[in-house]
Amino acid sequence: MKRNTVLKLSGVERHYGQGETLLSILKGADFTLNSGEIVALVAPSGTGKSTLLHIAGLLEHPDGGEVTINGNACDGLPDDKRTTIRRNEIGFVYQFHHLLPEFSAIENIMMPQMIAGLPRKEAKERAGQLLDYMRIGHRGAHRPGELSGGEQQRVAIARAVANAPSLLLADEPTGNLDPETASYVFDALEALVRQSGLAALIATHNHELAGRMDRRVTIADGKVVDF
Ligand SMILES: Nc1ncnc2c1ncn2[C@@H]1O[C@H](COP(=O)(O)OP(=O)(O)OP(=O)(O)O)[C@@H](O)[C@H]1O
Repeated sequence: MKRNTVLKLSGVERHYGQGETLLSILKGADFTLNSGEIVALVAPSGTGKSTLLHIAGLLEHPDGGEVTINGNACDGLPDDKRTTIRRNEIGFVYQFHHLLPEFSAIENIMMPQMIAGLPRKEAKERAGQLLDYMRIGHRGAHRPGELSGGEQQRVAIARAVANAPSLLLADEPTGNLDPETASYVFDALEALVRQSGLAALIATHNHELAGRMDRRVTIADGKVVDF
């Protein structure tokens, strides 16, 4: 499979507060992620993993440097263009699934597709395929509250990739699960990434899962480094 650069961070800076409360979290961070690559972001609490993911996912602006997604330099773009790139190119998975509780699993996966303008029938077909792929095809009619934690996370992963993004950003996607379920959910995530050629950056405290990814990076002194 031909690999291309999906995400590029160049000299990214992020500071919070000022004066005595100034906190420099990212100090010229560089990072490149290619299609088909799964990278673990493993770093101690408070070093800036979520900050980095928010900046990479265009949810926050950096204070300096540049975020490039599929060749588009994003920081000078107006908000509506950033929203379009975020909606079309990026899928997010969080530690807590954030599924809509009043909708069924399949409806949760259909939602982003319908927001993007796909007809209901097609959205439902794709959502069904994704549920099958995540091995929970038989639970599509159930609401999140009726599913186990691992099943909820698999629905959240299916929802994140529903619009066929090129970049998947995950913040502790298995952090809320026991080790066995975490491993099972990661299997499903990995299969999906491998099959679709997505680029994935996954923040995790789980060293066993990190060991299964293609590459491991950490944040040290405000920079992204391999380890
Ligand atoms: N809006 C904010 N104002 C001030 N400080 C902030 C703000 N957001 C984050 N921080 C601080 O920046 C640092 C990095 O936060 P971040 O959430 O990115 O860390 P993390 O590595 O994801 O941590 P964890 O593993 O605990 O989730 C923390 O010390 C946090 O308190």
